[in-house]
Amino acid sequence: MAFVSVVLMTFAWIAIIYFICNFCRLVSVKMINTLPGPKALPLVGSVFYFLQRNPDEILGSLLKLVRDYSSPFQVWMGNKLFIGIYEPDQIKTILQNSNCLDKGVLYKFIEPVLGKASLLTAPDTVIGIKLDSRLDKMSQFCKLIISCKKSLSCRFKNILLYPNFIYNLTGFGREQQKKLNFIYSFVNEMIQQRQYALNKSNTAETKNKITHRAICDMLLEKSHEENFTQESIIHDNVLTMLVGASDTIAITMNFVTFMLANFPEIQEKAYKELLEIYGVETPRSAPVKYEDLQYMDYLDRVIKETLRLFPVVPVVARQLTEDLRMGEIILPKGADIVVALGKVLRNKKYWPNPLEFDPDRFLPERLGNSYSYYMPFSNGPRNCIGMKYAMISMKVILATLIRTFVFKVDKSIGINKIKLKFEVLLSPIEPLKVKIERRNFPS
Ligand code: HEM
Repeated sequence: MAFVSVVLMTFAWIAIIYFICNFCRLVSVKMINTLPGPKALPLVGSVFYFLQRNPDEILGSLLKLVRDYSSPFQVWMGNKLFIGIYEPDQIKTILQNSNCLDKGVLYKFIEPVLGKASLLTAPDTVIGIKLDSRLDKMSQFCKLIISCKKSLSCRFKNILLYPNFIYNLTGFGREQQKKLNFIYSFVNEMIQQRQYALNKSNTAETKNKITHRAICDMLLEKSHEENFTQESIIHDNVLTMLVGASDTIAITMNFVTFMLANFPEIQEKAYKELLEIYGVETPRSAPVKYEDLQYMDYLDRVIKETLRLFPVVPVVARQLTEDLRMGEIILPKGADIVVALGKVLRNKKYWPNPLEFDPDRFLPERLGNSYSYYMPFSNGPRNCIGMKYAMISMKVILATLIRTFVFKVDKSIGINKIKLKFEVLLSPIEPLKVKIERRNFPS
């Protein structure tokens, strides 16, 4: 009997919350009913639009919205209002506005994973720990991060799972919690080890062991200087950096190597540029020096062109903390703005022959005004904090790989044939396979 009352009470509360939220929704609808968008039914909004889709098809549905409706357009998911935009000037209005610094409900879903995989250079830079002895754990860490991200698309489709208190009660929520426990304890373990190494490095005999300062060191130092005891601040920042730095670079590297294999003449040009820098005497395994990077103009353009066609973060989001005027329209406070960065990067208005892989479009004399529409690292005060690090590390990796190996494909394919999916990050639906052969040095 008591159980039945609890269930009834729960339903009653949910109904009341829905009623209040729906009331708020109607108030905002008055402000925004001029925007185009898919048909929205009472209570559920346009949820049916996404219901039939599996995670691989979410990107397709978002692209369809972008094709069908002019920017800005509206999509109601239950009583949650999302506003999609894809015109560069509107994008900058949002991303550069100080009332749009909150990242919104989509980020809240993955916040536990992002720190309210992948490439293994990040732990060294972020925490200062080499992972040779912990590869198993690190690979499990990366797999869990990927699977937590996958669950975001499932949650986005199901409006009943939006409130955390409901989501946490479901099987998905409990499963996610288990994964998070592992992720958190792994990150904490690494931070503690770094703290231990730092403490020891103050003693004379181990002074030389710390070769460089990692981001974690700076956070730990700050925490001692300013006496903040909240370990979670360090933990969250370290986790955000690890997650931000891992898949993004790994996926982009995957696309770049495929583009090099798919366009052998471009690979050859990149190789020739490296030969001019290193000659044939320098061992291919010799570390790439920071000063060398400034001469890798062509490689820089190859990476930029790859990011234009395959922006690993094609969509970012912001929540409005105040009403915002955009031309004639007022976008209401509380709405989540979904910014389709990827759409701008393939728009023929700004990039002639957008589906052609042409690194030289980034030559200064050809670029003209287009660079102001180039935002794979986003824009404004909350753009990607790791942009420079990402470009540097990708050049270092590629400069080593291209000198040592040749990348090949059995049959080249057109860019439009590469089908993509979107699970927080953009990635290919089918694996992009390349053959790797050792390069012969010219005699
Ligand atoms: C190809 C590589 C990368 C790309 C394309 C990329 C792109 C982006 C984009 C588009 C955002 C969203 C910004 C926004 O919401 O407006 C972002 C956020 C972020 N990125 Fe990157 N990123 C890359 C690599 C990295 C690396 C290597 C790091 C760390 C060293 C990093 C750290 C971060 C962090 C911490 C944020 C969150 C910033 C915030 O919330 O204020 N990213 N990145």
